Amino acid sequence: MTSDAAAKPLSLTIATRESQLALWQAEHVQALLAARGHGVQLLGMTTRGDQILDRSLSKVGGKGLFVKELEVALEEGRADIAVHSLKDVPMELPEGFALGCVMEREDPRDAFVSPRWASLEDVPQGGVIGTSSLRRQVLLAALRPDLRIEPLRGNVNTRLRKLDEGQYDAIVLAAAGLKRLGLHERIRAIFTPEQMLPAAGQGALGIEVRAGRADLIEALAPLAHQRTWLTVTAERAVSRAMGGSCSMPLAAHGQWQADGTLHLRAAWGELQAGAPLVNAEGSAQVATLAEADALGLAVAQRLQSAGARGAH
Ligand SMILES: NCc1[nH]cc(CCC(=O)O)c1CC(=O)O
Repeated sequence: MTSDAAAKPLSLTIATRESQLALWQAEHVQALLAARGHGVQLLGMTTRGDQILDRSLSKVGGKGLFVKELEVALEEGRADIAVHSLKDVPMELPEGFALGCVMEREDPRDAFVSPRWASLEDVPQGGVIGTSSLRRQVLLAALRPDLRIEPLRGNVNTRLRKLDEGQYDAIVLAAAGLKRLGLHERIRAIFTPEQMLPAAGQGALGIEVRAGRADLIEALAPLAHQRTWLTVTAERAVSRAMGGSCSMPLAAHGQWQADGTLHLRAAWGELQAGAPLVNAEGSAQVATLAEADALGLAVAQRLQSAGARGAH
């Protein structure tokens, strides 16, 4: 902790998906590492999640579909690190892999995008909203039970194109992805966490490494953002305790309070019409990853006591 000496310059390769957002994220990490004297190349790859575009991800297994191929590249030594949207990273990494770094969070909230309407309240009765996320479906149904929710898959640009083709009145997607791609002007409204509680890890980037690579973990340390790391650890602990992945209708979102505690909220729902949302929350002084985990577990237990059912 006392040494300011920079990590020894490394020559390393980043494994990345090839969607515009994934490339933006990988290039962002590349630039930050290059500014610290490291030589950094990108290795672009296609994942199962990128190939399966016709079905909802929750129906094809969900877990880790955007991550597995990148891990194979790390395992085979073709790449050294993988940059992920943390939201897409399974709660349990496979044996031998670790999160080397969690970076400062972009906006974690969900965005309302529409060529016609300024906000969800303005959409007329029976309007069509595009999203394939089960979490967004249940939260939207709670806000506006009269609307129709239709599947919408594909990367950010594909989703915007489908909206512009007129298949939907509006779509809901992560503000972070739009902002990173310079598409903020498409955002008509941002949902507050009270309206639509974000997904665990939404807006944060995680960098995965092979667990033994102390050289990489040292090189990545300056990119880490401790508060974000603690927050997303608590959020992800809720999902883990629920047996969850991105394929569960579950939200978990932490916010730091003025008194220095972390306030964690979670919501769970069922897709059945009229089913009520289950909510739970908790606050704690959180200074270590273990304390963040404990807060997440406590909130998950409250969620289950209130009627939420996990996947196991
Ligand atoms: N599931 C796809 C995905 N993974 C991460 C993001 C957005 C960026 C982020 O959360 O960091 C998105 C798109 C979306 O949900 O709209």
